[in-house]
Amino acid sequence: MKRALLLINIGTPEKPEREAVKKYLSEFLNDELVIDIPWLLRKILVNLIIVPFRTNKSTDLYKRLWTEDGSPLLVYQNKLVDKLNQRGDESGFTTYSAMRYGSPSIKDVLWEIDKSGCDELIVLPMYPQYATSTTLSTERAVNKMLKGMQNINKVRFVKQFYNHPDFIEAFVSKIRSYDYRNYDHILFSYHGLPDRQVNKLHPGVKSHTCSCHKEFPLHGKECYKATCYETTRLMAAQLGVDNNSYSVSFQSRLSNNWLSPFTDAMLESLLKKGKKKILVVAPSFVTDCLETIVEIGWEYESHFKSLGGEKLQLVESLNESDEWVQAIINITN
Ligand SMILES: C=CC1=C(C)c2cc3[nH]c(cc4nc(cc5[nH]c(cc1n2)c(C)c5CCC(=O)O)C(CCC(=O)O)=C4C)c(C)c3C=C
Ligand SMILES: [Fe+2]
Repeated sequence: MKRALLLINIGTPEKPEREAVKKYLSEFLNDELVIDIPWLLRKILVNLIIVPFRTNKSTDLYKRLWTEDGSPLLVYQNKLVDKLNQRGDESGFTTYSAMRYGSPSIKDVLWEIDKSGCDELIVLPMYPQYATSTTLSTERAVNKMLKGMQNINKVRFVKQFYNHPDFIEAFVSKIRSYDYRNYDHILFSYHGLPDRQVNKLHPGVKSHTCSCHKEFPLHGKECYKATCYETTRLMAAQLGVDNNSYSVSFQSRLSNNWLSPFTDAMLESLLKKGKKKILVVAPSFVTDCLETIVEIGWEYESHFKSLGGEKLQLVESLNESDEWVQAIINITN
């Protein structure tokens, strides 16, 4: 039995240049699970409005984000794969990296895994909290590409790990390294989703009126919002911080009909309450990327300071930390 572990994240442009960013955005946003509206409407909205209007702004952001080695999302994931492969004898699998959009593509990497004679595949979408636009989209893409494979005959998907003790502990250990008691407040900022996508998973229960911010609801197992709040409660309990010392918010919205409270509005409201030193944790991202480094670390930070805030510190993500390597081995075994 030869086993492979495939880590799949969202993807990033090949270069921080207009054409490459346009290609990436176009592939990403034309996914029917990402912009989940009728085909014709999606084609018009994505290709005639969102992509043409967003490409320049995104290109500027990617230019600022880019490092000598490339886009952080890809660089960190490659480092993580190297570390996991150093522990291959212990874990019992060879680890590979693919991206849902762009490269390395799921198709190319699956061919490579199949050619190596691997018969068992474990797929780890790099999203702690399940969402149709990320996890399900990844699962469908893998299943589609698996059709022509010769050797892979057993496939296992890790659906989510929002409450896995080793994931929680790996993040908590990062938070601890920031001397969190010296901040006025901890903000847990998650990637947002259209309300519509959250509501679809539990018809009859609206995300705005649900009580998942207080306790895990019965309908919650696949509810992105409920799992974000549960991840937060578990981390807060490990840190020993009380309910008044932290908040939850959602970032990266494309419209106002996305999960709220929004991170920018939350920061303003915290400032009004006299919270001038904020530690921001982003537990929907296991790898630092545009959304953590630029959006939180630079944009929210400068906005917060321009309003009179003293300090906004982003907690570095799990990236290729040893705790995360161990957590992945435990989550997937
Ligand atoms: C928790 C993970 C993520 C969810 C859920 C998610 C949903 C989602 N995202 C968009 C639109 C964009 N996301 C973009 C970047 C981006 N998104 C995630 C993760 C999740 N997205 C990551 C890790 C990244 C960073 C990639 C990188 O290169 O570093 C972008 C591109 C950047 C930009 O222009 O802002 C878009 C666009 C939608 C529409 C969506 C759910 C419907
Ligand atoms: Fe996103």
